[in-house]
Amino acid sequence: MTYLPININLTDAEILIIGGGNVALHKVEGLERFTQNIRVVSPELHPGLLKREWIKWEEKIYDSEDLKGAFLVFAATNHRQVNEQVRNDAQKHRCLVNVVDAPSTGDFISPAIFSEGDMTVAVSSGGKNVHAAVKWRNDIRDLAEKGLIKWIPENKDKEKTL
Ligand SMILES: C[C@@]1(CC(=O)O)c2cc3[nH]c(cc4nc(cc5[nH]c(cc(n2)[C@H]1CCC(=O)O)[C@@](C)(CC(=O)O)[C@@H]5CCC(=O)O)C(CC(=O)O)=C4CCC(=O)O)c(CCC(=O)O)c3CC(=O)O
Ligand SMILES: NC(=O)C1=CN([C@@H]2O[C@H](COP(=O)(O)OP(=O)(O)OC[C@H]3O[C@@H](n4cnc5c(N)ncnc54)[C@H](O)[C@@H]3O)[C@@H](O)[C@H]2O)C=CC1
Repeated sequence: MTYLPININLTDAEILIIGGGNVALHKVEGLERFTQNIRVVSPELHPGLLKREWIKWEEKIYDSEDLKGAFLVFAATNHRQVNEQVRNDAQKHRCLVNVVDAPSTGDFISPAIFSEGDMTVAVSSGGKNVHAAVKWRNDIRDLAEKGLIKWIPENKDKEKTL
């Protein structure tokens, strides 16, 4: 499996998460730095999600109509068959899907991210070793925090630092 890293423009793009448990919370923690246009479809919602009042929560079980208007979809329920159904429906609706219990069956996976100002580093092992990806990200973050990676402050300095 190979994955292409790209930076996606999320203006007007809705993110949909099916399932509102631990993994959904974990996904929101990663996403909220980039967008708060997030809808969750789930009969229950983790307290950590409930306290984020900006989340659009639809208190129900999933059906394929829920995908209308979504750009990226996370199939994050604890039922394999439901996640599989979301994956199949998303392909019909032409939205990109991440399947949390079967990542290689989906369209994308989530990298380990470090951001500072305009700069973002996203590390992936291609789904092979999430712990290694997290370690690389942490090592890069440590270097930045120690000042060992120099961020480019302004355009005028670009030529010198590239
Ligand atoms: C394929 C992928 C999912 C996808 O995107 O589809 C995937 C899969 C799996 N994760 C597992 C476990 C955990 N993952 C985390 C955390 C993160 N996982 C993330 C990404 C990805 N994880 C994708 C591949 C990325 C790549 O390419 O390398 C991060 C980077 C980004 C994000 O999820 O947003 C985020 C870092 C958050 C941060 O620090 O920023 C934690 C810790 C925690 O939850 O706090 C645990 C519990 C560990 C424990 O309990 O020890 C397991 C179980 C097997 C195992 O434990 O080894 C699998 C399944 C498997 O590996 O088969
Ligand atoms: N990709 C990853 O990083 C990881 C994936 N997992 C997998 O993710 C899955 C979910 O785990 P957790 O979030 O911990 O489970 P959880 O039990 O905390 O949450 C599941 C959520 O799905 C909801 N749900 C169940 N049926 C539904 C339906 N038909 N429609 C809509 N929502 C529905 C529940 O109400 C609940 O909110 C598990 O299969 C687990 O193995 C676990 C750890 C890491």
